[in-house]
Amino acid sequence: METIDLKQTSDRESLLEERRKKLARWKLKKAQFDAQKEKALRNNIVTNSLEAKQPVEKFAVGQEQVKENLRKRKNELEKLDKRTSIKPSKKSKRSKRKEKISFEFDDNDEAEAASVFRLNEGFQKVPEYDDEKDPLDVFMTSLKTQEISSKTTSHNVGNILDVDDQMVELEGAEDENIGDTTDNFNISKIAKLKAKKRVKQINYSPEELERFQKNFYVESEAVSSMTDIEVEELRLSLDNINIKGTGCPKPVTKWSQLGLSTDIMTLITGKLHFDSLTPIQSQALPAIMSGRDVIGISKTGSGKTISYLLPLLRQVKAQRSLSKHETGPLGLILAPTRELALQIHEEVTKFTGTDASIRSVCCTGGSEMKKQITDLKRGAEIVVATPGRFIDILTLNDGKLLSTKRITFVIMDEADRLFDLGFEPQITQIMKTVRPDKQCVLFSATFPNKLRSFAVRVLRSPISITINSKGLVNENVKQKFKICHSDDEKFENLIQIAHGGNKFFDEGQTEIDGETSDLDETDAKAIIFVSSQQICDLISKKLTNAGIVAYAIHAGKPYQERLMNLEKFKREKNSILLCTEVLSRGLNVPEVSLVIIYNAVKTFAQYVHTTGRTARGSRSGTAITLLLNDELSGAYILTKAMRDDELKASDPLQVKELHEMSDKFESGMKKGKFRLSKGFGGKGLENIKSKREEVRNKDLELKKGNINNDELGHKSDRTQNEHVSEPESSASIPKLEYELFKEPTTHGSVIFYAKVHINDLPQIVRWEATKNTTLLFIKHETGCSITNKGKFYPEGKEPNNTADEPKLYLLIEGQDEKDIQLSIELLEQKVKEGVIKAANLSLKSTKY
Ligand SMILES: Nc1ncnc2c1ncn2[C@@H]1O[C@H](COP(=O)(O)OP(=O)(O)OP(=O)(O)O)[C@@H](O)[C@H]1O
Repeated sequence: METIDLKQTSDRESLLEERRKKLARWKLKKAQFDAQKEKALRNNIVTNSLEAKQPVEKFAVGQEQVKENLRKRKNELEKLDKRTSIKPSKKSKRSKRKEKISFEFDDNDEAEAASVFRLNEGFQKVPEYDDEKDPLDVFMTSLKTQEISSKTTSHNVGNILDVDDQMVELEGAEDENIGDTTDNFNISKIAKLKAKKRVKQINYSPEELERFQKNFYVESEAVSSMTDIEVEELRLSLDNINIKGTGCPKPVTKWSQLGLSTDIMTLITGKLHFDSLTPIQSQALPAIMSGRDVIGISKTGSGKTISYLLPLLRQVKAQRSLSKHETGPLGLILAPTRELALQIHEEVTKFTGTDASIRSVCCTGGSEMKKQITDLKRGAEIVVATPGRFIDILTLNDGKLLSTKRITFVIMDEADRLFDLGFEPQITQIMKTVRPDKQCVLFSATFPNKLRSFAVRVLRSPISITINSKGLVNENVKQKFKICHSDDEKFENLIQIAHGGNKFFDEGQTEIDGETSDLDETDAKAIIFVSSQQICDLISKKLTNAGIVAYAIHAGKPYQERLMNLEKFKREKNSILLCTEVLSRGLNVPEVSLVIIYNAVKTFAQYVHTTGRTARGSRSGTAITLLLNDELSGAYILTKAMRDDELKASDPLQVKELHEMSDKFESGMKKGKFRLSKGFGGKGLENIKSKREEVRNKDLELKKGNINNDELGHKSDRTQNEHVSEPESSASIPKLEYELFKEPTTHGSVIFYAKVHINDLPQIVRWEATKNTTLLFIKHETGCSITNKGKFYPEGKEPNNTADEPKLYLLIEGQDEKDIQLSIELLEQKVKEGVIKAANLSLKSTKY
C-alpha cells in the first residue's frame, strides 16, 4: 500500500504556492512591460509614419499599426503564458521562428540589433528552457536582466533607436506592403531576405568595370607657385593642418582656385555668403577633388559637409547617366543618425537645386520605407543613408531595387560615431559590395583605433588631413601676451617682467602680468627673444643700464663669446639669455621656464620654435609675447595659437585689441595687402614636427643631450654626427667649396666677397643653396648680399673659354670678412637642414 508522505505533500503545496506567487509577479511585470512597450511602440509608429501623409491620416495609420502589433503580441503572450505553466520538452514552431529572427539580427546588426532588440524583448526572445531550471524563473530572470540592461543602457538604446530603429521599420515595412498586390514585394520573401540580411556580392572583373573619372582638380597658378615653406606656413595658419600620406595637393585659399561651376560659385559666394573656406575645406577639397581617398579629422561644425559634397557632385555629374534599368546610386553617403542623414540630404538638395540630373534620396530608419522605395525606383544619383536601412534596401526584392554596382564614391560622415554605434559590420558589408576602385572619403571628429584599422583595410593610399586648431604649441606652455603702444612701454614691460622674474626666481616663482606662476624651485631661467643682432645689442645695453644681467648671444658675436655666455646662462641659477631666434634653435636647457618674445614673431614656425624653448620634457613653462600695436601678423598668430582658456584668463581689453589687430591682418590678407612672412623654414618647421613628436613621446626628449656647440651655430664634424638621426645620416651633404676675396673700393674702403661653387653639388643641395628663402635668411642674419651667378653646366660639361658664363656659383658680398665667413657657415647649415628635411620627407612618404 502506498503511504502518503505528509511532508512531501506539504512541500509540494508550498512549491505550488511559490509558483503561483511567481506567476502573479511575472504577470504583473509583464503587464507593466506591455504598457511600456505599447507606449514606445505608439510613439515610434506615430513618428515613423509618412511625412507626406496628413496628420490625421498619419495618426490613423499609426493606430492601426499599433492595434495590429498588439494583436500579434497578445497571441504570442498567450502562447507564452501556456508555455510557462507546463514544462516544455521541446521548442514550439513559433519559438523556433522567433529565435531565428533574433539570430538574424545578431548575425547582421550586432550591437545595433542587440540594443534595438530591447524594445521588443519579452516577446521576441524566447528563453532556452533547461530541464533543471524552472522555466518561469528562467524567463523572469531573463526579463529582469533585460529590464536591468535596458535601464542601464537606456542611453544607448535611445541613441540606437534614434539611429536606425530597425525593429520598428522591419515591422512597419512588412505592414506597409500588406495588400499592395501590384507591388512585387511579397512579405514572406522580404522577411526571408531580411532574415538573411546578406547583401548580394558582386564580382567585379577589372575588364568589365566601367571607367569613371575621379580627378577633376587642376591646380591654379597661384597655388602652384607656393613654395614648400609657404605651404607649410599656410597649413599652420589654417588651424594647424597636419597631413599624412603622400602627394597631398597644396591647400587652396579661394573658392575660385577649385574650378567650380558658375552655379556653385554663385550659390557659395552670392547666396550663402561663404567668403572664405574653412581650414578643412581648404585642404580637403583639392585632395578629394583630385580623386584621392581622404580621412578628414576636424571638429564638428567645421564645414566638412561641403568638403566632400562639392567633389561628389562634380564626380556624379561627369558620370554616365543612369539608364532606364538602373536605379543607382553613383554616390553613397553613410551617416550614423537619421538627423544627420536628413541634414546632409538637405545640403545636397541645396547644392543640386533645380538640376534634375542629380537626384538625392535619404534612406533612414524611422521613416516610411515605402516612400523611400518609390523614390529610389525612379532613380537616385545620390543616396544618403544610415547603414542599417541601406542594407535593408539593398536586400529588398532580391537586390533588384538598388544595387551597389554603379557606386563610385562612398562617404562616411561622423565615422567615429558610426563605429561607436556598432555599424562596423554593416559598413564592412556594404564596402565589400562596392567596386574596389571607388573613391572613399571618411570624415570624423576623432580617429579611434577601430576606425584606423578599418581605414587601413578599406581606403587606398589615403591622405589624412587633421585640423588641430589649438595643438600648435606644446600644451605645457602657458601662453600670454601684452600689447604695448610704444617701444618705451614695451621695454618698461620687459624690465618689469625681468625684475619680477629675478625677484620671484629666488622664491621659486615668477610674476608675469600680476599673475604668479609656479617655477622650478631651484632654478628658473628665462630667454628673451629679439629679431635681430642690432636689437639684441641694444636691449643688452639697456638691460645692463637697468641693472639686469642678461647673457647675449647672436650670430655676429665671436664664437668664443657666444660659448662663454651660453655656459654662464646654463651654469648660473635664474639667469637670463638674450638672443636672436635663429641662434637659439635646438637649444635645450630644461630649466628655462619663461620665454619672452620681445619682437613679435613673423611666422607660425617661429612662434612654435621660440615657445618651445620652455616646457622641455614634462616640465611646464610660460611664453609671453610683448606686442606692439602695429604688429598685426603677430596678433594673428597669437589668436590662432592661444587656447581659449588662455585668452579668457587675459585682460579682456587686451584680448579685444588683439582680436581687432588680428582681424585687420586677416582682412588685409584676403585683400592681398598683407601676407604672413615666408619664414625661414628649415629647422623651424622641423622643430614643429619634433614638437609634435615631443608631445607624443616625451621619452625621446630625455634622451637628447643638453646644449652643445652645434647650438651656437658652430659646427664640428663630431657634434654634427652626434645629432645625426637615422634619416639624417642617410642624407649625404658635401662641404661647400668657396674662395674668399678682399678688394679695395674706389672710396678707399675694402670689400669682401666669396664665391661659393655650387654647380657640381648634388641637385638637392644646389636647390637648397639657391632657394630664395635660404638667401633671404642669410642676408637677414649677416647683412651680406648674396646672389646667384653663372649658369648650370651638367656633369662633364665645362665653359669652353673665358667668354663663356662661368659655372653656377653664389656670390656673397659684405663689409667684413667675419660676416662672409658667417654667411658661408649659415649657408652650410641651411643646406644641411634642407637636405635632411627632404630625406625625412621621402622616408616618411614610404611609410604610410
Ligand atoms: N566656408 C564656410 N563659410 C561659412 N560658413 C560655412 C562654410 N562652410 C560651411 N559653413 C556653414 O557652417 C555650418 C557647419 O558646416 P557643416 O555642417 O558642414 O559642418 P560639419 O563639420 O559637417 O559639422 P558636423 O560634423 O556637426 O556635421 C553649416 O551651417 C554650414 O552651412
